[in-house]
Amino acid sequence: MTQHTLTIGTRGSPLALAQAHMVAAALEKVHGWPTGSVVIMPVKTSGDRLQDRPLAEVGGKALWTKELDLTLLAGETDCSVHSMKDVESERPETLVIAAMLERADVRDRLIGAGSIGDLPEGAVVGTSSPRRSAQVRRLRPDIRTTSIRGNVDTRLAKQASGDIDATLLAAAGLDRLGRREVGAAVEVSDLLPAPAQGAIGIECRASDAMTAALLKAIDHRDTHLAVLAERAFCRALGGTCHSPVAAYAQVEGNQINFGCEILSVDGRHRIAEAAHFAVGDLESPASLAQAMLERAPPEIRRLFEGQ
Ligand SMILES: NCc1[nH]cc(CCC(=O)O)c1CC(=O)O
Repeated sequence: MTQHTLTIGTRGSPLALAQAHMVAAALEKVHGWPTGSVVIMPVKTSGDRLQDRPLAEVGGKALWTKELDLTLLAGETDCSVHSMKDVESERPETLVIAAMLERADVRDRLIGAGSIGDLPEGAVVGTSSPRRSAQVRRLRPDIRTTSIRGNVDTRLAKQASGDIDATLLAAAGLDRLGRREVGAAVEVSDLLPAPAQGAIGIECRASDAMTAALLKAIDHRDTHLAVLAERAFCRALGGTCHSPVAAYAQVEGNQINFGCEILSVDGRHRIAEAAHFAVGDLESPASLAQAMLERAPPEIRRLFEGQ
């Protein structure tokens, strides 16, 4: 009988399963465990069950994490694998993000045209991301955006069938699903990514030092430090990541180069900043967020109030 070493909880979507397999393979490799030592347990989340309803209507918070958290806290799993982008910036104190894999391509890819500038006049872009919608409308005020949901395949099918002219998806997700040839990458100077885009995180119980130590072995330091800075920015905004917010931190030695922006829904208003912090300094991105909110027009500020 196989001696199972660790059980991973994950959402059941094809992307989530692919990510869980990446984590399992990384753990087995670094610890020299036989293949299959790490068991993957899919857990259905509220976000998956409510797939066909707009996110705003089902009340965004903890949509992707609640059931995974409960399973983990109940001891049915040892850790949960998340797309860090989908993990709320406030987490229960009983859990700890023990590791992150090396970040993949942080860019979005456009499906349906070679570039945003190439989209036909008045084109309809399907996206359920307020960030992507606002950013596209800022660059191309003639474009209309419409909400679409569903997993990556569903979204690609909606674009292919002509329901929408184009859509935007994270390069990281497409690549992990083996769709390397799909879409055209948009540079971060045009579409700054969502906080934590492209990063996979592994969370365990704060009380479980043994699992935390096992996970630590696959932690990618620079990714972890960058994502912590982006999450500190997001947390200080009080934004759920269903707000039009972008942040991208790059670690260079002991410094973080940080770019960020907040936008109005229609993209007409935008506050953007570039800053440098010491790695591990989570107060600077938080105060930057506060300063940006203070000088933001009401069209932006009200998106971050009372959340
Ligand atoms: N909200 C869905 C989601 N969460 C993480 C990814 C992609 C993978 C990543 O950013 O690490 C996606 C799909 C997308 O935005 O296209």
